[in-house]
Amino acid sequence: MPLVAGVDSSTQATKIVVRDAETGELVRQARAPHPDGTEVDPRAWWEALTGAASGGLLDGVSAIAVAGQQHGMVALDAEGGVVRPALLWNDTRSAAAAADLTAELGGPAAWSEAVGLVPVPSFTVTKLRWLAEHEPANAARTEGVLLPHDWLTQRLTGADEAVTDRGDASGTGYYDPAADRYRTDLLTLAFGRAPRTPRVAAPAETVGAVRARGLPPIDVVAPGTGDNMAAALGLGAGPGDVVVSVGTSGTAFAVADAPTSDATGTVAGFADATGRYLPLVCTLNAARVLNAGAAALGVDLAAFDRLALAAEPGAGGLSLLPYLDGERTPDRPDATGRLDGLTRANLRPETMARAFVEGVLCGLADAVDALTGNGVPVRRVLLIGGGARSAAVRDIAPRILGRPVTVPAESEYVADGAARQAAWALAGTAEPPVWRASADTAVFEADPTPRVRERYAAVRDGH
Ligand SMILES: Nc1ncnc2c1ncn2[C@@H]1O[C@H](COP(=O)(O)OP(=O)(O)O)[C@@H](O)[C@H]1O
Ligand SMILES: O=C(CO)[C@@H](O)[C@H](O)COP(=O)(O)O
Repeated sequence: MPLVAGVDSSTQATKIVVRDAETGELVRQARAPHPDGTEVDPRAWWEALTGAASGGLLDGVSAIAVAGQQHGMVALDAEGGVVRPALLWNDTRSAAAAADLTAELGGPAAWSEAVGLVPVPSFTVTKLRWLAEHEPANAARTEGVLLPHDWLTQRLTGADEAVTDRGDASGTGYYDPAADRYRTDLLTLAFGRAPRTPRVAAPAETVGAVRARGLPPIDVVAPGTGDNMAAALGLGAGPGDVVVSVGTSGTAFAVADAPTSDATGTVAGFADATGRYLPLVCTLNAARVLNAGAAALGVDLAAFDRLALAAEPGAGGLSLLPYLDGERTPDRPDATGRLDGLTRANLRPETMARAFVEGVLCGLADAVDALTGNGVPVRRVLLIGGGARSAAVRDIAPRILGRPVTVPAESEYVADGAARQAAWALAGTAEPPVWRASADTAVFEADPTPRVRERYAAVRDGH
């Protein structure tokens, strides 16, 4: 029974699963938290990974892969040392750089045609421009640039050559997933010169072996990928499946056979981890809005759920625009949240909690609409991420999304996808191994509440 490990190094934590390579059965798992903040020293992710792996978690493992939060800028000097803390996907300081870069290439359509996305502060390319403009001494020392999962993979293997995969590379803004090549011209446009970029490995290539101090030797390291790409692989998402993830970010995405190019910038035309594509919409405000709502009401998440479920659909007329951390979709990096429609009658914990849940889900319903507007078919909506554990999110999601919502068995799907990629590399087969899906899937259905979305849209659009 060979074992494989999958690592999810996402925004708030590292999670590791160890699974049977042939059946996919979960053998053991562990997690360790990351520091808070939108810039983080990558060494904290390594400490979290090795911390979670301590106590023999990886003993007997034959293959491993790392999936990571997308887009983060890890700038490296000539010796491979970290130049400054990594700027994460949810850091909005490069908003002006994003606007400048968009204009310099000739507008949003020029970018979406070139690399399948339009610059917003999340994307690595805008962070490099920010670095060049605001920290010239650090920029001058920057010889290479990696994404979080690339950096962790290189630490695992200790190899001189850094590698990435097509999925994560497609979120940089200087990789064209349709042509499968770096756009060094865009890297130069952003940074004034082109720092070294990692080699793009094939989906199930063995890129090295683990020989890092403090970890057991593991003979096969797979290329890894971005966290959303890994979730798609972990779920085995197929045609017609739209995945909605309520994690630190809110995302809606689907696996597609052809690249997408949305000149509005709403849908990012990423690549997936298997050689296909992953059109994706991402919001900055998801599970942590629920955390903030619960904290403001002085209750834990379970009590917050009970409050939200005790209120009527529509929260007595309250609407939350959940832009607590600025927003990426729509592109409003400096936005703040808004609670609209307050009356003496609805100023109650129950309606407030419900408005928070409905507000987050309205942002995700807009994301699903953007996908369908770009030709993505929806036969099934799969709800995952930490927020999918919320009873209120599960109950209210079908009302706001206007469709039944499937909640797969609780699992760390990003880490699962990384583990499945590791098993694929280990097997050396043309396709990833087929793992048995858990039967614990639940389908949530309810009458849609379009009025809630109409009121949300009015607040979102300032009417
Ligand atoms: N029952 C729940 N209700 C609401 N939010 C939850 C619940 N359980 C976990 N979360 C939240 O989910 C988030 C973590 O989700 P996850 O998908 O693991 O995020 P990430 O991958 O970005 O680190 C945290 O903000 C956590 O508080
Ligand atoms: O920026 C994106 C997608 O484009 C985010 O989805 C990040 O990849 C972070 O993911 P989580 O930590 O929320 O899983």
